[in-house]
Amino acid sequence: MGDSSSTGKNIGIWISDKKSHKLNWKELIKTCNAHGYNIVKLDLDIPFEDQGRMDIFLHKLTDVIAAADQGDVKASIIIGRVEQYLSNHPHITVIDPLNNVRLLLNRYCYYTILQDELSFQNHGIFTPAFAEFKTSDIEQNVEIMRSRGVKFPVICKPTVAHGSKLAHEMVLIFNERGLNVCKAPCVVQNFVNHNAVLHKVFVIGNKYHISERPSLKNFNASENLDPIYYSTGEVCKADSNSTLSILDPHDKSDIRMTLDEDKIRTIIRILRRKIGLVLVGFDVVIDNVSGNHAVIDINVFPSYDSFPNFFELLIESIEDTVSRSGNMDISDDIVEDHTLNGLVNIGDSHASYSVIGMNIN
Ligand SMILES: Nc1ncnc2c1ncn2[C@@H]1O[C@H](COP(=O)(O)OP(=O)(O)OP(=O)(O)O)[C@@H](O)[C@H]1O
Ligand SMILES: O=P(O)(O)O[C@H]1[C@H](O)[C@H](O)[C@H](OP(=O)(O)O)[C@@H](OP(=O)(O)O)[C@@H]1O
Ligand SMILES: [Mg+2]
Repeated sequence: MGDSSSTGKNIGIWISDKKSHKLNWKELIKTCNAHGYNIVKLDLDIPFEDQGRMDIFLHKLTDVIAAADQGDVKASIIIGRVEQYLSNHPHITVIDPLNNVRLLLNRYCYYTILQDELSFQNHGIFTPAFAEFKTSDIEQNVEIMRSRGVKFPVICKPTVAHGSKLAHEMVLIFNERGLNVCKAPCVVQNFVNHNAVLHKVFVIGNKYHISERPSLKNFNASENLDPIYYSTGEVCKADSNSTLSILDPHDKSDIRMTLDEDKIRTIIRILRRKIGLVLVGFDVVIDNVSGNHAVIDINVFPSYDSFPNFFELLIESIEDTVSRSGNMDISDDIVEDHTLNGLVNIGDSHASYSVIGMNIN
């Protein structure tokens, strides 16, 4: 590892090839060097001990952890080695700790965390009712849905939330007849009509940024409709142009619903306390009847698509995390002590994609 000028600190990074190809490494290295940090791209096949000293470990190991948890031997060995290395080097600041990341690898697990947050109700926030199918026994699954208050239409999502393309293959199901397409283990979740607008909230430490994305049009339960398959990437990326996002004519007169940023800040505070990740994103849709905000997904180290000044803020959050280490619990105190500061309205040149940047401090 080379020396860096002022802090002399090394940031070891491991992310997947997929993520690496999207990352502007030149910009990242330039920003890190400007702040006195040296970047080291880590190789998981070589012991970390042989790759030089590390002060900060920045990673997105979701795919490898998920594979390890599903019994992949090579992945288990890699994760075992990483965990051993980190336990042998407790001075290293890890962004983010593997056990916190694990909370988001399983949809049933993180939806349960959200559902158990009773204070959401008082703030007009909810996570739609959901249930897990562990088998393909339809009668049993109908009963599981009934007991958990899950009603058609539902979205069927793989229980494993990260780790492969399959994790993003969804099915919209309108009736009991459609349940035969569910591939266990999966969760089914009430579909919330939201006029095809998705709000993606990207969080770095105490900063966040919201961008609008296209989403699914409104649907109702129906005995006649067959399941609709889609992958998240086809429908909900910034440049997606799916017919599933085109509202029906009778929906078009609906008033556009506005995002309530107080609700977003409430969600961020709760996620900090319960999940405790520095690099996290979550997705919100607004119920077009009640105006309540539904949290429908949480992602580890997301794309940060269109996040202004991302690399500078990343360094800032790394420094913030380092200075807190020793007191790494993301406790209520830390969260509640942050009073909400004024906002920076970054504005937007696109008509349909508003971009807002804000601070929570
Ligand atoms: N409960 C819901 N009600 C309405 N629409 C939903 C619901 N859950 C998911 N969707 C739609 O399906 C899309 C994919 O769902 P979800 O975000 O859970 O999948 P994902 O593959 O984990 O997404 P990401 O790529 O953001 O991680 C959402 O962006 C939204 O358009
Ligand atoms: O633009 P977003 O944040 O929607 O896209 C994310 C997506 O939500 C998932 O977090 C992907 O992670 P994996 O499921 O682990 O593949 C991200 O992929 P990545 O290659 O950036 O890690 C998408 O960017
Ligand atoms: Mg997701």
